Amino acid sequence: MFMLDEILSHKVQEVKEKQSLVPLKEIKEKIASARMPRDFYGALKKPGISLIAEVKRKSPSKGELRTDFDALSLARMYAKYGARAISVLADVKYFGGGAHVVERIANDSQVQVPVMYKEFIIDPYQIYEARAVGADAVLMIVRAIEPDRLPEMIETAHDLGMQALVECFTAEEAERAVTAGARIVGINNRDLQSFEVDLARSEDIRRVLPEGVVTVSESGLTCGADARKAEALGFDAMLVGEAILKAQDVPARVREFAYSYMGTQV
Ligand SMILES: O=P(O)(O)OC[C@@H](O)[C@@H](O)c1c[nH]c2ccccc12
Repeated sequence: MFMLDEILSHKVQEVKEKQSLVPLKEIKEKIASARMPRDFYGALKKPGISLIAEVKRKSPSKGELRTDFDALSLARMYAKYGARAISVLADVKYFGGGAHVVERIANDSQVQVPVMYKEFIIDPYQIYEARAVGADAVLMIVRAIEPDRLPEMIETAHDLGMQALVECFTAEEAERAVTAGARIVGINNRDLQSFEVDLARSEDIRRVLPEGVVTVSESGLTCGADARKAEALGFDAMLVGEAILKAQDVPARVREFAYSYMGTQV
């Protein structure tokens, strides 16, 4: 938990600074000219498990993920080889991303799939920021958000025409997410304390979710076999970063995940 705590206390400062530099009113003006949101929910709901491929330069646990990192060319490859959505890290300090990186990818003519703004969201201000740069969805980590603010945060995303991928670590959090109005729930397979990955644990959590909620298996999936396992467990989608980012042959690795649906082309 230590890392998440550190990131969150940094975010409190960061959001305060941003709010004093760029008032919400200005962000809202920018939203008026942002491109129309794309259907993230629909993209994940398609038959077979959907791949959300992640653009992430580094992570606190793994450091830099590839020497020739180029966010835009990776996103283009993801879209071209079958990812149904793209997750882009907006966090600068810990993951080497940025709102401008999301903006470039979300507005690139070669990337026609929905784009998720991956940030540690603690305040509605960040949700407006996401839409202003053209994002179609935002990540919300249940644990990072004050419990009584979660419904309002999810509603803010929906009101802006975006979807929220609401991330949980326990069954209790998953239930809380659904009660708060989540339509898409992500279960993080990586234990935040031990960094261990356990797909079976995520299946236990998935079981508490009602029909109609889109479920996403997040983190630690290494290959097509893991994708099929997640699919067999009933997940609608999976979120994959490292396994793709570390691959020498990115298109082949993307295909391996994206084409896992009974071996057919997506
Ligand atoms: O790189 P991986 O193990 O395939 O995981 C991707 C994604 O699930 C992970 O980056 C992630 C899941 N939830 C997060 C919250 C913040 C930052 C990162 C994450």
